[in-house]
Amino acid sequence: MIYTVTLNPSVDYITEVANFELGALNRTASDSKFPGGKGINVSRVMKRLGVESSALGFIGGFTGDYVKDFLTKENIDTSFITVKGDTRINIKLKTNVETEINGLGPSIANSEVEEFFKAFQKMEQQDIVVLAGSIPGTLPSTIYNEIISICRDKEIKVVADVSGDALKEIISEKPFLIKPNHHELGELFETEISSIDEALHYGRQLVNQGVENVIVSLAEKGALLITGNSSYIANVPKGKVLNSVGAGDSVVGGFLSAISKNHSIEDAFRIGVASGSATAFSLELCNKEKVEELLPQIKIEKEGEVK
Ligand SMILES: Nc1ncnc2c1ncn2[C@@H]1O[C@H](COP(=O)(O)OP(=O)(O)OP(=O)(O)O)[C@@H](O)[C@H]1O
Ligand SMILES: O=P(O)(O)OC[C@@]1(O)O[C@H](CO)[C@@H](O)[C@@H]1O
Repeated sequence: MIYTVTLNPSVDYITEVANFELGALNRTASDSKFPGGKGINVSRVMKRLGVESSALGFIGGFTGDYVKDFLTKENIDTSFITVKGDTRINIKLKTNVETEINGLGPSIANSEVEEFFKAFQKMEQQDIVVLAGSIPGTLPSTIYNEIISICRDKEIKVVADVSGDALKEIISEKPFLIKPNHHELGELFETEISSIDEALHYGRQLVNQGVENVIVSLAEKGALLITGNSSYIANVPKGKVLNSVGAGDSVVGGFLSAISKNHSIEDAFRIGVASGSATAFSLELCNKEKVEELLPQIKIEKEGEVK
C-alpha cells in the first residue's frame, strides 16, 4: 500500500479575479473548491491513474469534514486523525500574477501526534510512504525524521515532496525519491538554478549524498530524473496553463502510480511528467485521458540519446 502523509491538509479555494486591486472590493469571475495539501493531491492523482493509496494526516472542523467527505466520494481510503481546530483554507488567486495565501492550520496536541504514529505500526516492507507538504507550526520540525526512522527500521521506501528546512533534514535520511522544483533545489545549495544543466549538477550532488532518485521539475523548461547510474531529461508539452496548483504533486502521483504497476523508472518518469503537465493544462488535477493524450509528446533524453 502507498500511504500519503499530509500533516497540514487544506481546502483550496481557487478564485479568478480579472484585475485584482489591493485595497478595493474585488469580485470573482469564477471560483471553485477542492481538497488540498500535497499528499492528498498525490493520492487523488494516483486514484485517477488506477492506483490505491491511503491518506494520513490531521484534519478538523467543517473544512476537515469537507476534505474527508470529498476523498470518500472519490473512493480514496483515509485514516486522518481528527483535531479540534478547523483545517485551513488556502487561497489560490488567479489574476495577472498567480498569488497564493496558505493558512496556518489547526493546533495539534501531543496525544493526537501519538495517535497518528499508530498507523505506522501496521506498515510492511513493500509499502511506500509519501511525505508531502509543510509541517504545521505546532508540530516538532523533526516529525518527518521520526517517520523516516520508523520506515528505515521496517525497510519501507520514503518519497518526499517537501521544501526548505524539512528538505534539508530529509536528504541525510537517504529517501527513495525527492522531487524539488528548481527553486527548492537552489535554496538547498544557496544558489539560483535556472537551467537544466545547473539542475543536473546540483541534483547529482544529492544522489551522491545518498538520495536514491531525484526528480527536479523546472515548470515549462522540462524535468530531470537523476538515479544512481543515469540521468534522464524530459521536455514538457506545450499548452495553455489553466491551473498550476498541484502540478508538482501530480508528477509524484504519476511517477508512483507507474512504479507500483512495475513500469521501468524511465517510463515512470515519463508518466510523472505527463501527469504534471496534464494538471497544469486542466482546471483541476489531471485525469487519465489527459495524461495519456500528452504522453507521446514527452521525449526522454538519456545521456545524449533521444528516445
Ligand atoms: N508551463 C508549463 N507547461 C507544461 N507543463 C508544465 C508547466 N508548468 C508546470 N508543468 C508541469 O508540471 C510539473 C511540475 O511543475 P513545477 O516545476 O512548477 O513544479 P512545482 O513548483 O512543484 O509545482 P506546484 O508547486 O505548482 O505544484 C512540470 O514538471 C511539468 O510537467
Ligand atoms: O503549505 P504547503 O503544505 O507547503 O502547501 C499546501 C498547498 O499549497 O500545496 C498543494 C499544491 O502543491 C495545495 O493543494 C496546497 O494548498
